[in-house]
Amino acid sequence: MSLNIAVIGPGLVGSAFINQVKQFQNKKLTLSVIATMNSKKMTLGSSVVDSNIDKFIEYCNANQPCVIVDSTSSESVVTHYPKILQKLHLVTPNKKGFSGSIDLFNQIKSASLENNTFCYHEATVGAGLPIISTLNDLVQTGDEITKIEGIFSGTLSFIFNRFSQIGGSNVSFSQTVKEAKELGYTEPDPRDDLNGLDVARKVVILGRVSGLPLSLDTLQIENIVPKELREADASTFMEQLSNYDDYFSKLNKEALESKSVLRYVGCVDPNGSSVALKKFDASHPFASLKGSDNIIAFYTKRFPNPLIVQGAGAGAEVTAFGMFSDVLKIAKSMVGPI
Ligand SMILES: NC(=O)C1=CN([C@@H]2O[C@H](COP(=O)(O)OP(=O)(O)OC[C@H]3O[C@@H](n4cnc5c(N)ncnc54)[C@H](OP(=O)(O)O)[C@@H]3O)[C@@H](O)[C@H]2O)C=CC1
Ligand SMILES: N[C@@H](CC=O)C(=O)O
Ligand code: NA
Repeated sequence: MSLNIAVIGPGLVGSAFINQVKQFQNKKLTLSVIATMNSKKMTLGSSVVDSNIDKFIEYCNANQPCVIVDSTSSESVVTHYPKILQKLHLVTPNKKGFSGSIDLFNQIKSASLENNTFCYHEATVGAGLPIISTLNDLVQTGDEITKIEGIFSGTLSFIFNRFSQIGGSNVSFSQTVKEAKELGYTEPDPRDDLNGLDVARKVVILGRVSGLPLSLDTLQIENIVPKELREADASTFMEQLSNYDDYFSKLNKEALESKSVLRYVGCVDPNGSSVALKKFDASHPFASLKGSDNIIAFYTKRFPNPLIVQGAGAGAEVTAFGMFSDVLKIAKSMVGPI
C-alpha cells in the first residue's frame, strides 16, 4: 500500500520530517512526499508554481490516500483544516488551530469525526513525547483528570535549567536565550516562548483535550519579556536582551538564597489553570531537569500519584518523530500491522 504525504512548511521541523520519511523502508507500506509548499512557492509533483492553498488541497484530493502535514506556525493555514479534513488526513505540530478560537477547534473535531479522517497533533505538546496520545487514552478509557502540571517549553526548560541551578551558573540569561535559538528549540521569534504564549497554547490544548473549555483570553499568563522589548523587531530584541541580564540575575539570586530554583510551569486545573515563573525547592523533580527536557505530570482518579512523562520536548528531530509516528498511526489504520 502507498500513502501520499504533502508538507506545508518545509522549514526546520518540516525538513527534518521529510528526511525521516525518506529513510523509511517497509515491505507493506510505501510513503511518498508528493507535494510541498512554503509561503511563496509550491511543488506539486514535478511542477513548481506560486503558492495557493486551495490548489494544494485540490492536488492532494486528486492523489488519495493522502495526509497533509502542516509544519508551519501559520494562523491562516489552520483556518483550512476543516476543509482539508473533508477528504484528507492531517498531522501537525502547529498549535494555532487547537489553541485559538474554540469555534475553530470544534469545527476541526467535527470535520474529522463526520468525514472519518484523522487529525493528529501529538507534536503540539512536548514535541515527540507521548502527551496527547496519553491524555486521549486516559480520557477515552474513562479516567478523570484532576490536574496536569509540567514544564512544557523546551526553550524555557533549557534556559532555566542552565541559568538557575543550585551551586550557581556562569552563564547570563541573554546568552541562554541565544543558545536556545541556535539549537532550534525556540519559536521563530523567541519572544513567543518568553512571553508564555507557547506554554499557554499547550495548556489550552491539554485543557480542551481533557474536556475543559480553556481559552488564551482567560488564562493567567506571566510574560517575562522585558516591557521595553515587547514591540521591538526580532533582531533588536536579541541585541538588547543583555541589558536586562542584571534583572534576571537578581531574581535568580533571590531563589537560590532560599535553596530554590526558577522554573517556568504550566498547570491545567479545573479550579484555575495558569502559566507562570515559579520557585521550586532543590528536592523537587522540576529542579533536577536537564537540557531542553519537558516533564509532564498527569494527576487522575486512577493515578493520584502522577503518571509522569519526561524527555526532550523541543528540537527538529524529536518533533519530526512525533509527526512521523502520527503519520504511521494513520497508515497502520489502513494497512494493518507493519
Ligand atoms: N522547533 C521545535 O522544537 C518545535 C516546533 N513546533 C512547531 O513546529 C512548527 C514549525 O516550526 P519550525 O520548523 O521551527 O518553523 P520554521 O520557521 O523553520 O518553518 C516554518 C515553515 O512554514 C512556512 N510557512 C510559513 N507561513 C506559511 C504559509 N502561510 N503558507 C505556507 N508555508 C508557510 C515557512 O515558509 P517561508 O520560509 O516561505 O516563510 C517555513 O517553510 C511550528 O508550528 C512550531 O510551533 C512544535 C514542537 C517543537
Ligand atoms: N518553542 C517550543 C517548541 C515546541 O513546541 C518549545 O520551546 O517548547
Ligand atoms: Na507530544
